[in-house]
Amino acid sequence: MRAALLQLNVTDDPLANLPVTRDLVVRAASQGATFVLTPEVTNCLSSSRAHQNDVLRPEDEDATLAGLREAAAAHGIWLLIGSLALKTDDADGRFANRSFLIAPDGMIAARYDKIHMFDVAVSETETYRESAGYRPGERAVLAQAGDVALGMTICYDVRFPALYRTLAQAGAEVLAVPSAFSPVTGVAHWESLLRARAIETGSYVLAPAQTGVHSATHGRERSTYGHSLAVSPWGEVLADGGEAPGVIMVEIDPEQVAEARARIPSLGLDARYSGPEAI
Ligand SMILES: O=C(O)CNC(=O)[C@H](CS)NC(=O)CCC(=O)C(=O)O
Repeated sequence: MRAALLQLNVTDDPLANLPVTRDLVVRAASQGATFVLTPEVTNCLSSSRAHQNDVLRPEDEDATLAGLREAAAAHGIWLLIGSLALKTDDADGRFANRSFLIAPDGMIAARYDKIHMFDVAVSETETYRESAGYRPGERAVLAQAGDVALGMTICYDVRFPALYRTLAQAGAEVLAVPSAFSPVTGVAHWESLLRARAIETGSYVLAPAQTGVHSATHGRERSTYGHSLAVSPWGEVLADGGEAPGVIMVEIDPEQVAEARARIPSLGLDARYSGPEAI
């Protein structure tokens, strides 16, 4: 299976972002990709809750979801929409950060709501409180994308290795980590975290990312790290998207998963200890 990772520089205007993203999906399909993956918040990157309230829609009215489902059907591809920011009917008005797997007929095959919220002080001047705007999911999701078993995760989830171990032990061969990583933590941690998840699970890790300075009509401008990454089950970087928006391609071979797990059988062994015993 040939997979394509889209690297995007979305704005806070969903209707302006959609045609740009759709063009890249079409480009990837025309280059032979049968599985295309987009980053976190493919529809809209915004730091203004008021603006999000104006432009975000519930799932059944979201133009990005509708437009990309059409594109998947038109080209007969599997499409992972890394995530969409969506309105929910929650009383507290929080959004969902939801990933969608779209089948080649355009139907929604799976949904995953981001579990771990990015509530972090990256530095003294840069803090995030994702849980103020988004409500966390509570379910890990394993989906079938054609011949490939896919573990669905998002961005900050990558720092919680137990989730990836659970997905791989349940059968995942490819782990998706669509992201909008901060530049500060990106340069320090991004590649190491993704390679570690691949190595310790013997899985492909596919991490399409947002990149660059995201122009915003409301609120503060945000920047993201880029470097969309595809990692083999042995931990090798197969492709790196650099800093520009675009498409990177990678070949997925389930045999490589079996081979990595045969060489290092750590995934099949669970803790043989109790404790820790506090001395
Ligand atoms: O805010 C939105 O609309 C969309 N969500 C994001 O961009 C999220 C939360 S701010 N970003 C991350 O999780 C980055 C994680 C990261 O950078 C790290 O783990 O170091």
